[in-house]
Amino acid sequence: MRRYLVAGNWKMNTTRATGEELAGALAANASAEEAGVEVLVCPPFPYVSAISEKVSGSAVQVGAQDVYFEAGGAFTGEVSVDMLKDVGCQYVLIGHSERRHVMGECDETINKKVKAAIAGGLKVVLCVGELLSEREASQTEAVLDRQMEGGLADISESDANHLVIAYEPVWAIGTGVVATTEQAESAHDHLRKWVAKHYTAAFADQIRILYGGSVKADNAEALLGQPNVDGALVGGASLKADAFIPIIDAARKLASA
Ligand SMILES: O=C[C@H](O)COP(=O)(O)O
Repeated sequence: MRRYLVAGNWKMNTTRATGEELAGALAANASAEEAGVEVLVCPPFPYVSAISEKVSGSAVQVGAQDVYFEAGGAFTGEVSVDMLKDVGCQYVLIGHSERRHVMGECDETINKKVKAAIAGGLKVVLCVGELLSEREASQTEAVLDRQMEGGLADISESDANHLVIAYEPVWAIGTGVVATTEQAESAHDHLRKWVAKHYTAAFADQIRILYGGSVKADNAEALLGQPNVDGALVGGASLKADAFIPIIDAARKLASA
């Protein structure tokens, strides 16, 4: 059985103090490792170190929101895989829609980042998802195929073992317009079939596929209850403990059912 992953992407939010307070509440809530659920927070770069210390000794893991593919050198503004590991990251988000559509990141760059992160020992959450215009033009599956092919080019199955996929329809991110359970399940099923076709059926059965886009306490259980939805990548609702913990609780409930 796949273990749920509930991840909070804080984006460019929190102060050091509010981030530490939030992390402290999550650490208290997830004080011990749980069989069915894994919890992850992805703070802004400047706070990663402080948040790692705050959750140390709890079951909460820490990830970064991006990484650069070079190991070091003259790359102003960028951070390397080793730097992230040095400050306590186990995971990194790569290819988030805001990186793709606001910062203009392309699949080739995303692929380099995925390779560097896995080679350096980080687990990767690769984000994919279509724009509203692409969904309306019935291109959702073609867009997902293109992003998977580009992002995972020349990545072996043993490397892909360190990978989680996050399906995040761009039109659902930060809008309050959540995908229906049918829309989410259909996209996740398509992504799992893509993995089966490009790797193996056994591997496709194991890989976790998260849903992201306006996940809240009141829709989490229905989304996470879909057969191919293995967790959530949560933005806005991950910024307050009393909004995020009920989403973790929904995963706990389903995992123990
Ligand atoms: O990474 C998280 C997603 O972009 C979802 O954000 P949201 O929960 O605020 O819609």
